[in-house]
Amino acid sequence: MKYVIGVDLGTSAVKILLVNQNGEVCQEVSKSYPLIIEKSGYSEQDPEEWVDKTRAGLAELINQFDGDVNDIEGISFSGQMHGLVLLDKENQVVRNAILWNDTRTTKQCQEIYEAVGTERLLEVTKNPALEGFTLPKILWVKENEPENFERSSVFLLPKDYLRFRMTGALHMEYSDAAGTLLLNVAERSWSSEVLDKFNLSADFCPPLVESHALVGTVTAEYAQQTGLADTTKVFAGGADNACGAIGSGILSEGKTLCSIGTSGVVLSYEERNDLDFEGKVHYFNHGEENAYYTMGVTLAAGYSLSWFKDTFAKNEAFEQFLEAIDEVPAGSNGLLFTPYIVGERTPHADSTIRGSFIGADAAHERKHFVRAVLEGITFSLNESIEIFRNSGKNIDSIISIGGGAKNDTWLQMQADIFNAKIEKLTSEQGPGMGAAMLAAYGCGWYSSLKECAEEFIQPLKTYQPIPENVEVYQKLFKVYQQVYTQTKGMNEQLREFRK
Ligand SMILES: Nc1ncnc2c1ncn2[C@@H]1O[C@H](COP(=O)(O)OP(=O)(O)O)[C@@H](O)[C@H]1O
Ligand SMILES: O=C(CO)[C@@H](O)[C@H](O)COP(=O)(O)O
Repeated sequence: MKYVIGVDLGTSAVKILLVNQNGEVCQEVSKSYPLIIEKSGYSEQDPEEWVDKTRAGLAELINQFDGDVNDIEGISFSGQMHGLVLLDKENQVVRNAILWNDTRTTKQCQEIYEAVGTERLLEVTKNPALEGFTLPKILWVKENEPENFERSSVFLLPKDYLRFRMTGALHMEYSDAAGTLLLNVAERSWSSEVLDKFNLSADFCPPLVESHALVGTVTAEYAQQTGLADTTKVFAGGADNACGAIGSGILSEGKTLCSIGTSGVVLSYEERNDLDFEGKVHYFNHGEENAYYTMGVTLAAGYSLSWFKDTFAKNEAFEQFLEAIDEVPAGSNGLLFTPYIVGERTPHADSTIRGSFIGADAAHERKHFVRAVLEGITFSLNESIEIFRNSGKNIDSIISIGGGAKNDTWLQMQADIFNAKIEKLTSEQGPGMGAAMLAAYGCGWYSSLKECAEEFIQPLKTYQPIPENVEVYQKLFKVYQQVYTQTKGMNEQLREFRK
């Protein structure tokens, strides 16, 4: 039996899957790491921590593997998007990585609009300038840490750095490059027009490859540290949302994905690269050749839940923390939460807005607050579904993945709030499975990712919307939608008090 490994470098943890030729997950290892939050709006991680945890995870996986390591033919990656990793001339990391959920760059986004032009930026990159994307972070370092910028000779994205440490070779692939604001998305090349506007040289950007491209083998040193064979082929991989889509079989028009990790995403496959969504949703290259996807993003989806748990019940496991939510009816007895704890992206690109509980009542208990948090996250994702439905898409069935898909009640809640059938797969680890599929396809096991998906992806359970709950949530969603506009001004006034 042959195997491949998929490594998903998430925001909360690295998750490693060993998958056999039948698409069965044979082993799974996860190692978590923290966010470094120096002040409100900042979010960083130490790239060395990603490297250490991945190496330790792979060593653990290989140690438990009772087959022949030479049968592990390939490895590939899925990674949290947009995070800026700067390397100096010797390929040493210059500073901590600035992550996708860091919103310190509102000023730099404005500068991008002024230099490139709002319309032109949309034409070239297909996306607006959002704080989370990579170019604003590069400009922030240039303006605020000129000595670090001077020392930087190339930038990478998180999983590209991880792969570099495994192979010694620098690359980026299209699905992640699309989230930098430096890629001409339709032409699939670095945009010299955008680079020139900010005096960035072409060699500041690494060479571009396809997601399934073979970019090297595991170095002898890395093989020795992990137990992998040094013949193991390394394939480029993809952005976590592109990989989540591959790992859920979102490989043709009409398919929709909901992913609840640290962020939350509603994603739709696109064959074409010339549609106009007016920047309301992100529009990126897929990990499949010449394909695309659109998506709406909730900045703090799983993060709102883990923030709430860590703040009020740090020592409880998620299962225990969520135990009582079934005792609370749909609508949490009138308690409403907005998950804007680090700002928001879709539909309100706003780094200043913050979360609220509205309607707290003396009769509410902890379980009502927990359920309200889940409902608020899901309402936020429903705003993205609404954008897609308003653009003419028919969404009656959604595949749900990510940490959020571990909980049955939350999956039923998704069916009720989205008013669509929800499908759970045998593994909720969509991005890791997508990375493994890129390795399987790269190894030549299949002639296409679609063919691989037919073998690898199995549905496990379906959740149908419950009409009484749909009715409650449709009413409540209208109230939810008012909270943003009604709290925007107050949050602007509160900003000076945030540390
Ligand atoms: N048992 C669970 N039930 C519901 N949600 C969970 C559970 N375990 C973890 N989560 C949520 O999943 C999130 C992590 O999901 P994951 O897909 O691993 O994220 P990432 O890829 O960003 O690291 C956490 O923030 C948490 O809110
Ligand atoms: O910023 C985005 C997408 O634009 C996020 O979706 C990140 O890619 C992080 O993903 P998770 O860690 O939540 O999977």
